[in-house]
Formats: sequence, C-alpha cells, structure tokens
Amino acid sequence: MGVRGGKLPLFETKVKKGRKWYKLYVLSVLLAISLILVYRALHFPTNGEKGRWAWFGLSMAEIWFGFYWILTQSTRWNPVYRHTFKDRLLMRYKDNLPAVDVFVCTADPKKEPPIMVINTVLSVMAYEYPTKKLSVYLSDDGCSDITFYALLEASRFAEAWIPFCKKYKIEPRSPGAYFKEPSFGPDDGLLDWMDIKRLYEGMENRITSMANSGVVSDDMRKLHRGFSEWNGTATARDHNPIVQILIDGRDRAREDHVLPTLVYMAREKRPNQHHNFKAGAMNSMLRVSSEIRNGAIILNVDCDMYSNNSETIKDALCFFMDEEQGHEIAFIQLPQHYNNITKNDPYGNSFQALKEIDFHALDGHGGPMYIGSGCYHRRESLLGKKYDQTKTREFVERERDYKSTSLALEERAKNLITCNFEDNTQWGNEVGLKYGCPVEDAITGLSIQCNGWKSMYFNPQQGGFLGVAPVTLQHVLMQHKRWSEGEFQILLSKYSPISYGHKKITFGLQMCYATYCLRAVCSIPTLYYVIIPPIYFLHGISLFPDVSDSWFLPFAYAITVTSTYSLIESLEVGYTLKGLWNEQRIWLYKRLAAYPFALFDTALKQIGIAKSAFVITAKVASDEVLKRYEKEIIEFGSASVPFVIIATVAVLSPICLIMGLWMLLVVQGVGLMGSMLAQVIICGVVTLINLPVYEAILVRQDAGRIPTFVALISLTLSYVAYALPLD
Ligand SMILES: O=c1ccn([C@@H]2O[C@H](COP(=O)(O)OP(=O)(O)O[C@H]3O[C@H](CO)[C@@H](O)[C@H](O)[C@H]3O)[C@@H](O)[C@H]2O)c(=O)[nH]1
Ligand SMILES: [Mn+2]
Repeated sequence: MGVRGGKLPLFETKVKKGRKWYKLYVLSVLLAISLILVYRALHFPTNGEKGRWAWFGLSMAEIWFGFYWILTQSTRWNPVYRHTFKDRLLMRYKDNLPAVDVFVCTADPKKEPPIMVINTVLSVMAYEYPTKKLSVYLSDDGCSDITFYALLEASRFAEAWIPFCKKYKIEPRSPGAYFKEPSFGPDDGLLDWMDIKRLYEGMENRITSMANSGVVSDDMRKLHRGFSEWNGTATARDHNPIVQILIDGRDRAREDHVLPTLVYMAREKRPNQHHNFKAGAMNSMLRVSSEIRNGAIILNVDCDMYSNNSETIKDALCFFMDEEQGHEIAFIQLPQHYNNITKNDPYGNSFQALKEIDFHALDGHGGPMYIGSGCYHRRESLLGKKYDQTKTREFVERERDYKSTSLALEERAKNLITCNFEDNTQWGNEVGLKYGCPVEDAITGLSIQCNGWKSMYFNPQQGGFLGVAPVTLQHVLMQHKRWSEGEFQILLSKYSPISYGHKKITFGLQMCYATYCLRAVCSIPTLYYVIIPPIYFLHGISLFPDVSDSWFLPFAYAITVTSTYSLIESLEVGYTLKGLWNEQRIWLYKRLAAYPFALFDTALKQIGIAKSAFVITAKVASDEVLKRYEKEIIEFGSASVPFVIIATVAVLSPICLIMGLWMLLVVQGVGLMGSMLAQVIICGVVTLINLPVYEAILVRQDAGRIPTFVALISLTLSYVAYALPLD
C-alpha cells in the first residue's frame, strides 16, 4: 500500500486473483461458439430440404447469443474490490468535512405510504455525521398533505430519535425497521428504548390512520402554517410550487445542532406540462438545495430505501477526499439491497450476481453505472461540469445566509421549481439529470463518465441501503420492462455508449454498457429458440446434429460448461439451488414477457407515436398477496398479454414433447431419436421450468392463479402454432 503525497490513502483497491482458469474457460467457449456457427454454415439445408428458414433463424439466434455472450464477459473480466479507512478520514479532516445534501423522492402516497417515506427520511437524518453539515430534502411528486403531515411528525420525532441513535449506536436507523427486530433494545438503555418505542408507535398510528382516512383533520392543519398550501385546489397534477423548511439548520435557538435541516418540497405541476418523472424531481432538488445549503456531496435515495448503515457518508468521503484519486471521482454507487427477499427468491429480486460480480467488474473498467438509489454524487459533476485535471478540488463551502428568514428562503426556492423555470435552459440536457429516458439514472451516470469523471462501487459488509422489492410477477415484469427499455434507448440516444462513449470511456466499460443496453434485443432470439425447435420436433424435423455426430460436441460443450460456470459462480455468491433454478425461470420470463414490450414501445417512441412513461413500482400489497409471496408462490392473477405469452410457451412445449415423442416412437422409429435429442432437451427444460405455470392453471384456486381465460387463449395459440405450415 503506497503512501501518497506523504499521506496514507483513504481507500484501497484489491484486484481479483487467479484469473488463469477463467481466461481458459472463455477461450474454450469461444472455440465452441465458433464451431457451432461453422456447423450451421456447412450444413445449411439444400434446396428442397425441410427447415431452411428455421435453420436460418437458428443460425441468426446463435450468432446473436454468441456475440452477446462475448459482451457479457466484460462484466466478469476484471472485478475490483474497495475498502475504506474512515479513521484516517476523521483524523485528517475532522472539522473540514463537506456539507452533504440528501435527496429523497416520493411520488404517490398510495403506492408509497407516508409512514414508509418518513422512515427512510429519519434513517438518513440519523447518519453518523455532523448534523450541522447534513440536510435532507423530500420531493413529493404526489403533492400530498398527508405526506407533508407525516414529515412534520417525523421532524418532531427526530428530536428524540436522533440522540437515541447516536447515544446507543443502533442500526438500522429507520425506526420502523429497528423496532421490527425482535430485541429489547440496548442493554444499558432499556427505559430509553421503551420510551422511544412508544413515541414511534404513537406516531405510526396517527400517520397510518390519517393515510387510511385520506384527509388531514382540521386540528392537525393548525399545527403548521405549511398546510395552507393545500387550502386551494392543489392536486397532484395541478398545483403551485411548495417549499417548506421544517427544520432550519441555521436556527440560532438550536445551537446544539441536534437535528439536520429538513425540507419538504413539491415542484409546480400543471396538467399540460411534462414533468419528467424522477429526473425532474431530482433537478428541482438540485436547485432548491443550492439555495438553502448547497452541499458539495449529494446522496440520492428512493423513498423506500432506508439507510441500513449509518457510516456510509464517511465511506463515500474516503473516496471523494482521497488525495491521490479523489479529485477525479464523480459518484460512489452502493448496492441496493431489499429487506423482503424470501429464501429462494422466486422473482430473482436479489440481483445477487449483479451486486457481487457485475458491478465490481464495471468498477474495474472505470466505473459502475449510477442506478438511482444509494448513490453519492459530487454536486459539480452532476451539474454537468467536465472533469478538469488542472483544477485542484477542494470542497469550498458557501457561507450560510443568516440574513434571510426561512420564509424568504422558501419564496426564493419556490421560484426555482416552477414549471417554466427550465424553459430555454440546459436543465435535463447538459445540466443535471437527463430527461426523456426511462432510466434517467443510467444515462446520467454514463454522460458523467463521458465527461471524464470516474465512478466507484462500494459494497460494504453491512449493506448501505435496504428497499422494498416488488412481490408480484406483474410488477417485476413492469420494472424490467422499464429498465430494459430505458437501457435500449440509451443505445439509440445521443449518449450511446458505443458512439458517444468512444474514447471517452474504456472499451471494457463500453462493452458493459452494451451488455445492459442490448438486453431487450435478446428477447427475439430467445422467443425463437423456445418456440421453433419444439414445433419442428413435433413435425419430426431435426434442426441440430445427431448425438453420434462430432458436431454435437460444441453444442454440448457450450451448454454444459457455461451452465456449470454459472452454477459455481451463483453458489459462491449465495444462491440456493432452488433460488438458482428460480433465477433461470425469471431470466426466461423477462425475455418472453418484459423485453419484447420494451422493444415495441421503443419502436413506437422512435416513430413518435408514444412518449416514455414511468410506472411507479408499488411498495405495498394486500395481506393475501403477501402471504403467497412469503410462501414463494408466483403471483400471476391478471389476464394480461405478458401472461398469455408465458402461458403459451409453457403450454406449447409439453404438447410438442409428448406428440413429438409419440411420432418418434410409434410412427418414425426410435432410430431417429439421436437426431432429435437436442430438441427433446429444449422441450423438456422449458416444460420443467414452467411447472409453476401448470400448477397456476390447473391446480390453484387462489386469486393469483392464471385465469382460465388466459389458459384457453394459450391453448388456441399453441394449436395455431402446430397447424401452421412449415417451410
Ligand atoms: O414521477 C416520478 C416517478 C418516480 N419518482 C420516484 O422515483 C423513485 C423510483 O421509483 P420506483 O417506482 O421505486 O422505481 P424502481 O424501479 O424501484 O427504481 C429504480 O429504477 C429507476 C429508473 O427506472 C430509478 O429512478 C430508481 O432510482 C431505481 O431505484 C421513487 O422514489 C419514486 O417516488 C418520482 O419522484 N417522480
Ligand atoms: Mn423502487
């Protein structure tokens, strides 16, 4: 470990060792892929032979899979691991730590209950960091007086909560999460614990009952002048800008600085004005915070992602303030964990491989993506400044404006979040988060990296943030549709990692971005692969080499070796065997029932028919749905097109399997089995993976089953597929 400029570094980096075997593995699979393509070219059916088009399609699919597999190796190639030294940071910068502004976004009091939102707010207010340097902003795109009321309650509860957290050094600092744990509090603070638990439960009751009733009572309205903002006709889609400083860090009466600054805001909304979703909210917070404190470091969390580790601000600063490398770092992304993952994770929500492998590899190529929640930014890079090597970077603090009253500050801030403020400015384009893309985070992070900055990935032992993962298949698919659509659009946008990123980011990072940006495209070859070979099997037409043929080897090798590799890798990062099997299923469903819609909507957007939308992921569900979720029973339920696709593929493969086998054994003769083995395996695997679908159609009676109507459509479609003439 080197001493930099006479000072010990604030963080260190370790590189994964023993990569010889991995590289050998990659080479061997590359060879197998090439042989498969050679086989396809050499054995193309001659004129008059059956299955020419199918053969052509399969060749295309295999070219794509091969190409995509090569791309994905960038997310395995060179993982790095970071470790911070917070004690050195504190010794060196004790009184010179920068101001930190935390941005929390919420948008819908129904899907994102106020009690959940304020738990997140309280957790970030309680960071182990000088409170006078900490400010928390809640942007409410739902413009809900109930959320405002909840935040007001939180501002009062914080007076007891924050000293309690700091005195007993408890984790996590979301009171809701903390009190959910079966514990009797700190050994030396049982009475304090009981007091504060009572306080919390009182507050929770008041907030949830108000949320259930849907109105803030008149008594409560008298508690704060801020409620007057809702006196008129304010609705979520149509209202004036609101800024309310609930706790003012400049407050002379609060010289003890127990509490950080706390601000509620709702940018102006008008029905005919586009508000750009979360990106618009973030940019509004960038401006309002610049008026109030202008912290040099910004932390962004979604309203369901509470801080689970009160030390991560200091971790992030170890990167930003490192004398040697800190000046070129724009953002520090932490992994997003979820507190509602079940053991075998039927929806693949844990993203374990992404968090434990991919992002470390991205870091090795110069920087992970910005993925929204759980990311620390340097304000100036988020504002669009290019990295300038010649400038020395100090976090200069702006003097606090002690002359203005809070009221005056609020009025000034409101002017920054009117609908027209951004007209004829570079906001949403060169400045702040980018507009027009369903993954505003990824595209913004990419453009920051293209401005010459680096980013880093920090994955601490105790997870930094815990959020709520979706609990129904529909919501999971919707989320993946939004992500894959957004990523695909980055590729088509001005900020494409391929063209725009050329020479601005490393080649490895370009490949990583391409891997994610091209996810949506993988849907087409996958659909092809799970539909065409089974149908051809049913008609007795072979599309793969005979088992006894040596051309069978590259197929067998590629499949078994890559599967074994990911099996080992997955077990290493903590998947259960069943969880891994579930992961394969969800892998398939994303490609069948989420990504195709991403492609379709992107096409509509390209020709100008549709605009991008942002469907907010629900963070609450009914008790019945939750019960099934706990039992890991997949929630289908609605009769939607994605489920029709899933059910059709699921119904088609066993039909093909059974009828095809019957043809083989009875009509054509067992001798042909060898030439059909590959197709038999495809049918078999697709059938096995879909066992929950058959159960959902035939056995289940609960509301999460697949509606009979959907099953009938799938049967009909399967019949059509069977009856269609083949080439
Ligand atoms: O008009 C909007 C829509 C959403 N949000 C907020 O954005 C956050 C993310 O929305 P959510 O529905 O939870 O989406 P997820 O799919 O869980 O979000 C992931 O993916 C998004 C991009 O698709 C990122 O913005 C998020 O930070 C990232 O956590 C939430 O706090 C919302 O309240 C707004 O503030 N305004
Ligand atoms: Mn979310």
